[in-house]
Amino acid sequence: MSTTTNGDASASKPPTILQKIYAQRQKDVELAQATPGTRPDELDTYLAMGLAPPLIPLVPRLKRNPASSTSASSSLSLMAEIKRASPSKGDIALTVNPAQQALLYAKAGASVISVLTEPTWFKGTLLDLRLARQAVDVLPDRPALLRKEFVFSEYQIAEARLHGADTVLLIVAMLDQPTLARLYAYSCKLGMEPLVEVNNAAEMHRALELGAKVIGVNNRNLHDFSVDMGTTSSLVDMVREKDVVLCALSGISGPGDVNVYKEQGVNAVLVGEALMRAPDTSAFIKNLLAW
Ligand SMILES: O=P(O)(O)OC[C@@H](O)[C@@H](O)c1c[nH]c2ccccc12
Repeated sequence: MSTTTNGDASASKPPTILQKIYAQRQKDVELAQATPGTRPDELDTYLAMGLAPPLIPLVPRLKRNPASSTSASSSLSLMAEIKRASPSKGDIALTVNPAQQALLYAKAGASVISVLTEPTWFKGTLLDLRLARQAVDVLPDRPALLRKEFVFSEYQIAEARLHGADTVLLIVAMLDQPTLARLYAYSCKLGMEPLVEVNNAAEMHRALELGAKVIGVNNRNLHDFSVDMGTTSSLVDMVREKDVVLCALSGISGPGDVNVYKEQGVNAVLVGEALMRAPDTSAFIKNLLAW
């Protein structure tokens, strides 16, 4: 499996959190692949049998939100995240039920529900993803489901699809360009346009070179956890006039943050912690997006 300039731990420096998670995830995936029942060829067979649940295309769903039908001006869409814990914040909301939370997000108008499936630092599982999907499946215009994960192999993308994801996250900082291109193509082949995550201009170039249609700028640097809300703003000009849905990720806690991005032409915001902690989820969402 390929590592990258950024993802490669050099001998002298201690590994960054991204490198630690990547290393652990490689072991986890190796174990799953060696386990009868979840071997790669078995997942391929399930996919070939058409057993993955039907999916919806990400881009049109992301462009649709409770304000998009009425307002002439551009409106922001919400990607709402299910996140029990995180390496930077520790435990966030251990008792929130993913299926109930997904329903609340969907009914409040989220276009995408992002589910963390990383078990060690984020305390998420593939079952969270599957049950979140099942909870919203009956709704007339359900949100798309995003597998929020540290993806480095086709296997994880196949798993995502079989567990009901409509899209997966690809983190540019974690992957060299050939691997990124290969995983991007595989995800598209399964019908899932990925959310491609960048954190600076060089990574944005790589995402654009790939032809990514949905790009998320993470305001949080995954190597050192520093959060700079201006990160998204600084990259907006690189996608202006382009056929790209631009999303701001991380650190968004109130309508002030959202309004700045709206004025700058950002198309969507991804919110985790603030939503998981909100005492009244739907009231919080209405206030956040001014819906
Ligand atoms: O909880 P926040 O600050 O609203 O952030 C959500 C989301 O952006 C964050 O969870 C995230 C962005 N990119 C990631 C990559 C892996 C894991 C997590 C993430």
